[in-house]
Amino acid sequence: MRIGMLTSGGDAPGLNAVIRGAVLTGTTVHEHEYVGFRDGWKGLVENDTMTLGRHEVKGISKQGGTILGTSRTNPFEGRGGVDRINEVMNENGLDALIAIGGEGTLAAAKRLTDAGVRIVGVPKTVDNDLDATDYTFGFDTAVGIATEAMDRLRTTGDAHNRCMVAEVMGRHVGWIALHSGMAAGAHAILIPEQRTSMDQLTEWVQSAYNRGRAPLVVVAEGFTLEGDDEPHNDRGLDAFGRPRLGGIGERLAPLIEARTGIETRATTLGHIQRGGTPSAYDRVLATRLGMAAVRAVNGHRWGQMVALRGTDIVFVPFEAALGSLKTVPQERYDEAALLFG
Ligand SMILES: Nc1ncnc2c1ncn2[C@@H]1O[C@H](COP(=O)(O)OP(=O)(O)OP(=O)(O)O)[C@@H](O)[C@H]1O
Ligand SMILES: O=P(O)(O)OC[C@H]1O[C@](O)(CO)[C@@H](O)[C@@H]1O
Ligand SMILES: [Mg+2]
Repeated sequence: MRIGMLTSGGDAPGLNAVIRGAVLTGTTVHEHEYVGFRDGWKGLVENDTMTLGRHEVKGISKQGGTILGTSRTNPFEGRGGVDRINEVMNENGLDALIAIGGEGTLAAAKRLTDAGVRIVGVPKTVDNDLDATDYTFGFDTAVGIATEAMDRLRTTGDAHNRCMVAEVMGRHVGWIALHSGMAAGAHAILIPEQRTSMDQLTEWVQSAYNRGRAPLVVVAEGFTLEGDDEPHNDRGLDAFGRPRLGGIGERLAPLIEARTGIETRATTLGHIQRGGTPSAYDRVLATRLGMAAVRAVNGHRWGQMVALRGTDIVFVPFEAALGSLKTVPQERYDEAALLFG
């Protein structure tokens, strides 16, 4: 079999381990051949390919980013569409495609599969917001990076008796904030799922300060302050027309300072959370997902993606990835909030 592969949407640490896991399994166990498409759906529409053999995937598991490149190109726009994609697949003699991406990528993959293109998917999200899989690669790495950053913020905060605000990723869900905040012993964690008032935040910050601690506030970029209609954004729109989030930490810092009189500083971790070496956990998970994608191709599981359930890798339809977000349950937030302040 000849199989095309692409990575699409925002990158996540572990993408290269997925690619390596699939290519090594496919070429050494099943005599598959692989063709890489550059920059997501763009490469498929423009027939921009790269060789993807054993040599190309050598040692890449530990590399961040994706050797294939990625983009937010819509495969149905411009000169794209089902006919064009079938044409490119035929030109390259491809039997199937492995698409690695988030809900947007998988939504596009579903539309293409419904039109007869043979695709299997691998879910990707550093935010950990896909309900169809317990975890995806990248999340553990992002949490590790954010936790280390907060440990550092706490020592400088302690030195100056300041309140430190750390803003982390999480457009719709607060998993990165919850996990890194719990790991770093934050005095308040603010997530998109929970509207929180300035009164409540002030109380937590003041109470930690009164106990002689330098308060640490963790906020997800998608958090909406009580009284606001939507998450803070003053950075325009991304390529897909969505607000570019970020900046809530900078907004909260002066509000905290004004209400408490405690000198406050904000740090936005931003794309540092997505860059660099994936953790060992993410490398293993990503490798297993890549290997399972090959099993999905061999089983002609078109329109299905691989997913983690407990410790098993299972197959689920694309719809399952598109249905609902995996939000932080109320009880998980309440549990963490017991230790706030
Ligand atoms: N419902 C849809 N139907 C067809 N194409 C879609 C749909 N949703 C998204 N896409 C296309 O897929 C591309 C990738 O989606 P998106 O940018 O949301 O990345 P993603 O895979 O969801 O990853 P991320 O986690 O970074 O959002 C989009 O730029 C868009 O062109
Ligand atoms: O800057 P980019 O690449 O558009 O991605 C930013 C978005 O990607 C994510 O990291 C993952 O979806 C979100 O938390 C964030 O809003
Ligand atoms: Mg998306």
